Amino acid sequence: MIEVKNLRKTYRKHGAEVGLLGADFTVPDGQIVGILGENGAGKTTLLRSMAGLLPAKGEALFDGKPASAQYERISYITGEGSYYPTLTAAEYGALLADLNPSFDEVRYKEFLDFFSLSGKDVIGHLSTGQKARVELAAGFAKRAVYYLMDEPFLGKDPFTRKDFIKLMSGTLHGGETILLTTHYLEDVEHFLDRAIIVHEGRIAEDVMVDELHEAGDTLLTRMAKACGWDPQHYLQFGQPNG
Ligand SMILES: Nc1ncnc2c1ncn2[C@@H]1O[C@H](COP(=O)(O)OP(=O)(O)OP(=O)(O)O)[C@@H](O)[C@H]1O
Repeated sequence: MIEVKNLRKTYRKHGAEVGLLGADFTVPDGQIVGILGENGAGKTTLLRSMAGLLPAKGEALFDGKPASAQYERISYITGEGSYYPTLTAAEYGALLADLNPSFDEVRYKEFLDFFSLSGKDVIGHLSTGQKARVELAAGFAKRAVYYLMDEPFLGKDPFTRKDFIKLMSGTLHGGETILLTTHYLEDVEHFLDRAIIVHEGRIAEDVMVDELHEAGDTLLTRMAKACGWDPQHYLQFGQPNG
């Protein structure tokens, strides 16, 4: 179980506080949770704070302990790509296996094959989407209990996104817990169990996706309501204020 208690990481911007202004929620084992929201809402700040990658106030506990006490059980995957551009994909896998006993090199190779990548590919010479595929392969080759994924679909074509969701559904045991941020709402509409919508640094809505569908909403319409999005907003462009 994940317990997030008054988690807070703020930055000063133009005299105001931004970032994550305070989050409280729990996630039972096996749940797949989408962290949704507009650009700058605080989604990455939330995930990075939970993963112990940012010094934050409050607590994020995984089975009672912070991520920093059990990195081998938590996989943090970002769509931003690898920080080791000079390594080949195979060398990167070997490095991760050295660093982490729960890293499964065979599984990593299977994911690389699935994504049509070779172990000989130099990471820095790959396209944006291909680099992100290497990160996904690495993140899922780590046999973790908790997967925190920050926009795992970034730069991926629609076929890869759909394949990856099916692959995730097929390879998980059911006990793993996934939190993922994404703007590709249609792709995850039937994959998520629950949606946590972040707006201006706070949780604006926390809803089971089945309930949202029963109420006649989609992730997009519910997010628009939670964020107060006005479809006519663009009409104000260039208009004098007041
Ligand atoms: N290192 C930093 N220094 C100052 N401000 C920051 C820093 N990191 C994030 N912020 C600010 O915190 C707010 C939340 O950023 P965050 O990256 O969490 O948003 P996000 O919801 O992940 O957005 P996106 O969908 O665009 O990725 C933004 O206003 C951002 O400018």
